[in-house]
Amino acid sequence: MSRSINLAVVPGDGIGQEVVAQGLKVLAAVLPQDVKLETKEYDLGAQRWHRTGETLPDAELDSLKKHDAILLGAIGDPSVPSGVLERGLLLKLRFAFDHYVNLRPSKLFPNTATPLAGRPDIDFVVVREGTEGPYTGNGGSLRTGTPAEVATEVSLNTAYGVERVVRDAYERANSRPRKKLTLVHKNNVLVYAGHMWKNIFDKVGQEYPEVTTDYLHVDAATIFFVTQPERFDVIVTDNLFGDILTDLAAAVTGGIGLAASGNINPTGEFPSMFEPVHGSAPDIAGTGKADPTATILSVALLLRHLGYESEAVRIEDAVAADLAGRTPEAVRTTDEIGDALAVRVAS
Ligand SMILES: NC(=O)c1ccc[n+]([C@@H]2O[C@H](COP(=O)([O-])OP(=O)(O)OC[C@H]3O[C@@H](n4cnc5c(N)ncnc54)[C@H](O)[C@@H]3O)[C@@H](O)[C@H]2O)c1
Ligand SMILES: CC(C)[C@H](C(=O)O)[C@@H](O)C(=O)O
Ligand SMILES: [Mg+2]
Repeated sequence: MSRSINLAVVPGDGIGQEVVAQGLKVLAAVLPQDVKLETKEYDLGAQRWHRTGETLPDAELDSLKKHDAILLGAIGDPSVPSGVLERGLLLKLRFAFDHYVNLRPSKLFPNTATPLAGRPDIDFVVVREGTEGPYTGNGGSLRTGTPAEVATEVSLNTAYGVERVVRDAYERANSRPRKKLTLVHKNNVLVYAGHMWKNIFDKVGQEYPEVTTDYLHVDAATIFFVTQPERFDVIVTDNLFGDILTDLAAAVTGGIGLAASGNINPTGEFPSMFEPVHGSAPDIAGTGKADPTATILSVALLLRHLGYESEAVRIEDAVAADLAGRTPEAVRTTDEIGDALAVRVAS
């Protein structure tokens, strides 16, 4: 039977362009000969906006919908007002394709530098809600720019939206050896949304008697990310807490250049989208300093999602071997890391 992957590629801005090229290189190298890889690149991001004023026109959204998956680099550029591309392109994609599970695994590979003392054993997954919370654009400002300005940014939480992501997190916890799920929220202050999350978490938990559960307020969770990260297995949390916690998780597991993510539409109605956790890094764009590993690990998540488990594992093993051989003195460029990983997955 012939197999194929019809992939949409959105390199986007800054280092997004540089790291996506390496992700595609490794993807081409890891796929067996009988898998036909078709890619279509979408010109979306800052350059397009400057040229046409468009962020994500409907025609492009319709076209993107037809792919098996999307590989995205990064969106956002200092030349564009903050939020225009992040909301008008990146979040628009996540919302339009109902990416309600924003999956962000964190693992401390052997030999990887961590600022934490004692090299704790870190291997957890954050299941970040992806379509609700303060990200929905439910806000506004009055008397903008005046001393009397009032601004709101309301966090939107629906029982439907919370239950489906919590259930996904229980399923993931149940399939992992430790079977532990931690809810992170702030229900000592956010008593409406926070209690709804906790009630749903407890209710769904009754269906998963083998999963051990735990609850942490988000401020305390940041302590344990640093002092006891080994206590975590699967974490479920809202959109904004998950955004912040996963940059912290990246920082303690070797840096943002290693952190992968998948924006998953579990029903399969829409294509899922895979991207590094990091942004367009304008401070290093064009210098060859960007680590493409996060994007390459995102390609592994993409392959796993499409059913190519052994190829995903080959990429993860190649990354582990590459990281094991890294030394602070032997600095490599974005291209060189991509080349090395492409060679490893092919052999
Ligand atoms: N998913 C996305 O597309 C995404 C994610 C985060 C930020 N952004 C956008 O990116 C722009 C820059 O945001 P920021 O500076 O807050 O975050 P950033 O993640 O782009 O950069 C933060 C720091 O991490 C470093 N860094 C990031 N990726 C790296 C890599 N692969 N290798 C080595 N170092 C790396 C950068 O050099 C910078 O010092 C903004 O417009 C922001 O909105 C987009
Ligand atoms: C750029 C921004 C919209 C985005 C987010 O907050 O989700 C980013 O920080 C991320 O983590 O993917
Ligand atoms: Mg973020």
